[in-house]
Amino acid sequence: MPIVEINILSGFLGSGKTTLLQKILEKEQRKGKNVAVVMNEMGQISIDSDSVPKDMPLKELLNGCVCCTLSDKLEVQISELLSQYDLDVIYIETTGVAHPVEVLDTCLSPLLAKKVRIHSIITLLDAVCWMERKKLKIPLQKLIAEQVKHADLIVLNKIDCISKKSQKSIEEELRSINPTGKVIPAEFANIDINTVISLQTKERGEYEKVHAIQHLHMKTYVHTFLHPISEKLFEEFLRTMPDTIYRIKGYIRFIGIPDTFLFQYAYGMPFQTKSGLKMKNTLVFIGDNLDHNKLQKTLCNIEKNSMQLGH
Ligand SMILES: Nc1nc2c(ncn2[C@@H]2O[C@H](COP(=O)(O)OP(=O)(O)OP(=O)(O)O)[C@@H](O)[C@H]2O)c(=O)[nH]1
Repeated sequence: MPIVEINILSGFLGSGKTTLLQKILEKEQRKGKNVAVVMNEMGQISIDSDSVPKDMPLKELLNGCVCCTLSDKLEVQISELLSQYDLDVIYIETTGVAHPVEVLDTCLSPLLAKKVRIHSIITLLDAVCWMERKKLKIPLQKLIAEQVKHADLIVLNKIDCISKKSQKSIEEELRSINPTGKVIPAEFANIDINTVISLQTKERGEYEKVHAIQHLHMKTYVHTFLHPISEKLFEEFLRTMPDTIYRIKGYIRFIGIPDTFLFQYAYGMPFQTKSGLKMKNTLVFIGDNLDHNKLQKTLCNIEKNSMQLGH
């Protein structure tokens, strides 16, 4: 059986992994490669799976992080992909709080080791998050540094949000943490995809198998609105978001607007785009110490007040 390449997409919550994955998948399909994707998401529902072409084999690992609880399942899913499809390459998009080496460990399990080759670990780094990382809890700061340290390629993303001067100094910092990794600055993960495909496979020794950080145990909360809500009340709500909510994503509908929007929020920055899909009005929140009851109450109130406000 031919050896199947595995690429691991790592990077903290909202750093641009799915944005890059979409571009890579397009390119790989154009080249006629047989590609499969494994997506690991923190929430009980998957928002990002729509980014994968419908005809591409996709496995989802929901409601947990590979490095904490889902390692065995990842192994099984890769095995299934290998036995069910004739593949050239598998892309694994990890959750933002996964340690890339722990994902690598799983892929190098005795069951898989002879069938796959780890081609690359690609880490997406949100430039703003990096500059403001001291605001995060210490384990998260360490995790982001680990994601940088173990990467073959670091995509320094979101450089549209920082100055040229900051970009230069971040690039220097990254090189000091990971002297052998390639650093590419990018906006919306726009990089030459050939850089990814042509990365040289590193020999990965036992010494890299470390359990470097304590598990982070991020919490998630999933909320479904039954009706469209007021855009104004929703914007007001976003302005009250605590620093400990790192990521929100999902689908949302507003009163008076027929479209469904794909909604994204990372580090205080909301972003929404029209989605052609008719999805449930569901949002996934990811953060530290999420107060489920408070969030639920606030969001239910927004829905109730939206109906009274009517816009
Ligand atoms: N301003 C700006 N926004 C970006 C850039 N790249 C991605 N984004 C936006 O950042 C948000 C998160 O991007 P994703 O690609 O979903 O990030 P992710 O790492 O897959 O997110 P998780 O899977 O939740 O960890 C989206 O709203 C993107 O459109 C960039 O270079 N600049």
